Amino acid sequence: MSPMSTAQGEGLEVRSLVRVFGSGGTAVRAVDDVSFHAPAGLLTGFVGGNGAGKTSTMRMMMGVLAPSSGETLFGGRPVTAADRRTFGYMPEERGLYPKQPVLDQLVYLARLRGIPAATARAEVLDHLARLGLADRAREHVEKLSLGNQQRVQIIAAVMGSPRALILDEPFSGLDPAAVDGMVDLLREHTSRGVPVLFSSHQLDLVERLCERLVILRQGKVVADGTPASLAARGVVRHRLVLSGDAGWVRGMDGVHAVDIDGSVALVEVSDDDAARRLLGAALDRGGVHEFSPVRPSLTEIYREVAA
Ligand SMILES: Nc1ncnc2c1ncn2[C@@H]1O[C@H](COP(=O)(O)OP(=O)(O)OP(=O)(O)O)[C@@H](O)[C@H]1O
Repeated sequence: MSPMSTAQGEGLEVRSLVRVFGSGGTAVRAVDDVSFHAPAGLLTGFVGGNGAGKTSTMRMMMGVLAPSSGETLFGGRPVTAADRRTFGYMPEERGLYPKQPVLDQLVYLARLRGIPAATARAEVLDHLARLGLADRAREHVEKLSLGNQQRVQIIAAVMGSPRALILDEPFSGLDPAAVDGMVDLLREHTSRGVPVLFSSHQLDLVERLCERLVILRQGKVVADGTPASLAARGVVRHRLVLSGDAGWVRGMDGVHAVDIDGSVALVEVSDDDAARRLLGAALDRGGVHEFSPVRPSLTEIYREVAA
């Protein structure tokens, strides 16, 4: 069954969100009419270059930054302070106390969320064990490596069955094993219907993990959809593998040779007709080992839309 059909939760949505910093001639529209969904039960990646407006958008969704206009909805209704208290949030500025033991700090944060002391302690210990930090529970946060501090931070966000997760760069600085552990944890939350929105600069990771992604550029959404639907928007290229040299492909009408390496050509064709003529010419010249469309990678699409 797809995550959509098992999800019982409620989705997040932002509508026409705007945030202007400063005023007059120096005003910056950091978030400029941003609208998108982070559906219940799905991982949504929030991608964009430095200064694109991701952090500001997430802060407005969490109510820690006031919007100039626009709104955030949860389950189709304007989000309330009470809703937000049930959300897990990993802010850009992190915010752990460096000189407090890990266990005490996480239990304290869980108690602030209304989780009873005994339950909080058991849940924290369970999460610490799962993320390989069981033996670090009594250490001060500042004694941990940055990657381990990041793990503690994610535990702080996911404790107490949050109804939505908004995570600013949760994977930055993590090694691949830590990323996998974190992803497993997030998947447990999506599978009980929670919308998870996370920002990232790591496109390979976003492509691998996300059911949806939203690409922001200079405060505006420039692409929004499933990785496959975004890939379909990109220019489709064809890979042609011949038995002999592929240099002649350069002279074909309606064919742009992106790269030719010996018998392998990567081409863009203007239309189906040009593709048929190319394949016909290739067959006339001898063996064709491969002629297949090449889906652009998310990195290529990202370069196209966010450049
Ligand atoms: N408090 C603030 N006062 C003035 N300008 C701000 C403030 N916060 C953010 N900005 C500006 O708003 C724009 C968007 O910043 P934001 O941090 O939201 O982007 P981001 O996509 O999260 O970037 P990064 O990936 O670098 O963290 C930037 O130009 C930034 O300088």
